[in-house]
Amino acid sequence: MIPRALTIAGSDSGGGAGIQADLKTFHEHVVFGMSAITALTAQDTTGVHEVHAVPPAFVRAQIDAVASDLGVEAAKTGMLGSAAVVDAVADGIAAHEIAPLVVDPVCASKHGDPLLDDDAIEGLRQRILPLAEVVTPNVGEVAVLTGVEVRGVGDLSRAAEAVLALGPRWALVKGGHLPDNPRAIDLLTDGRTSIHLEAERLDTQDTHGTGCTLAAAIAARRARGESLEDAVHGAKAFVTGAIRHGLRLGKGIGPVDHAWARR
Ligand SMILES: Nc1ncnc2c1ncn2[C@@H]1O[C@H](COP(=O)(O)OP(=O)(O)OP(=O)(O)O)[C@@H](O)[C@H]1O
Ligand SMILES: Cc1ncc(CO)c(N)n1
Repeated sequence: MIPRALTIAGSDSGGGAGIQADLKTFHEHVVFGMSAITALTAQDTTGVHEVHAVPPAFVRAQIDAVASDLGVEAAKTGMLGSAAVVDAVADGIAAHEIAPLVVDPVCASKHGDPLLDDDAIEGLRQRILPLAEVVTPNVGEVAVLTGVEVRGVGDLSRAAEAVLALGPRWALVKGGHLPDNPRAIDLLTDGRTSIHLEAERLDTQDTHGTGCTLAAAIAARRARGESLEDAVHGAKAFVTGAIRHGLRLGKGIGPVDHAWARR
């Protein structure tokens, strides 16, 4: 039977991030993709123009439908938006024992437009992170979740430890935004094993949706039965290739090419 993965995230009308990036990434991994949409954004490469909330009970109804009928072998969360949606998602994941779960703790877009209410951060910390097999914060999200400021690669392990203290099995802290480093370095750790993932830092502004793509690729590979470490290595290679083959679309921060490997 084809592996099946679920994304619980927001819709990006621009197609580069959110649900759209996740489903494209699942498809590229030959995984059957399903979705529970948490919010609708009117968004493009220049920013998030409007957000339309989805009722929390309807978010839960989407999770209930796919989990009880089609079955979920791995899932990821992205934009959750509000405290009430955080609760609905946590309840749905727990009720269906959905695992393994990849949590991308989305707080804002690459332009800095908010995608999570301030009063939802505590719920993300207390209810979602403990359910995660791996949580994938960038340095801004680490600061929001833990208060740890990452200024250089040397701070990544302290940041990852602070993330692990919130309950996920693994932390993958993304150093892609760190200035003054010629490499895009991320740190994966479960507190015992620490793995630095390195790739060339590509000189492009077109990185819209890279975090979504990385987390979705991890979930797809877990659905296919890869170990967490193999899934993270493979996902890093997938997102690096997608950034390298950026599509140069739109006037702002453009999308990556999810189909790069077969173009
Ligand atoms: N310019 C770049 N060149 C190579 N790799 C990059 C670059 N920018 C980011 N990455 C890598 O892309 C992956 C996603 O990280 P990033 O920090 O962009 O996520 P993010 O900020 O959560 O993205 P978004 O919220 O826009 O989806 C990481 O593995 C990171 O190292
Ligand atoms: C819907 C959505 N989810 C996540 C991100 C983060 O890239 C975004 N820009 N939009």
